Amino acid sequence: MTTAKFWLASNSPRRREMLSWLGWSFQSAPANIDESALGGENPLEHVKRLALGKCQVKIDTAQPGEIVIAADTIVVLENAILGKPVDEKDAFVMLKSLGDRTHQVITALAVRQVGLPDVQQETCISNVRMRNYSDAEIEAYIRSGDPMDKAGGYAIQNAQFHPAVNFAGCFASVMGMPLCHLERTLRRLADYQPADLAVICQKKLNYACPITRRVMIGENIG
Ligand SMILES: Cc1cn([C@H]2C[C@H](O)[C@@H](COP(=O)(O)OP(=O)(O)OP(=O)(O)O)O2)c(=O)[nH]c1=O
Repeated sequence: MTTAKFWLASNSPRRREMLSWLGWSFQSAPANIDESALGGENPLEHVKRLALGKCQVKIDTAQPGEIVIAADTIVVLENAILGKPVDEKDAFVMLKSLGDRTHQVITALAVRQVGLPDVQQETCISNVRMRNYSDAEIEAYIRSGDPMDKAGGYAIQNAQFHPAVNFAGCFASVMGMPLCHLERTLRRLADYQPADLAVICQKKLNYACPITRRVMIGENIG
């Protein structure tokens, strides 16, 4: 187990939970930034900029050398960015537009060490095919409250709504924290002791990941 001290620059309960799987010592700090898109920015540029911005938010009590991790997740449908729904009507429109189609989920990661200028970045793009759910199912899912704090208005991990029928990429990335990509990013830091996040991720998700090995050798996948 690594002995480094980590900060998760995030309010996301999913990211907190996923990082807690690793058994590391970490604290969360809010990373409140303006998440609106800039004119002329494509989805990849957008998500990378937001992850970077979250990572650079100052944490008053962080000490030099401590590691700050931030991420941003967006859903992209035909080049349009779907962030979190602003209200239930918006959630309905998003879920309706995603039904019976394939879209991309992009998570950008940003990692820095306090006191050092460099920020390490990674992006992870997955394809998700949604099932052909009915309007009544969308309405029931919205009533559950689950969509409102999720990009695209859904959680792939929601067992009741189970929105996805097909998937290619990194499941953990769609949930907000691609752990193999995190591990390979952390390995670029001088004093990081390698850990086997791939094993932990697969165990926690109960999922035999077909891309782990390729991610860990540095392929631009998932
Ligand atoms: C698509 C999808 C998103 N999500 C979540 C992950 C993220 O928490 C959220 C995307 O919003 P983000 O803006 O990436 O993150 P956040 O606002 O929740 O947290 P913070 O910025 O403080 O780190 O959507 C799922 O949990 N499952 C999914 O299938």
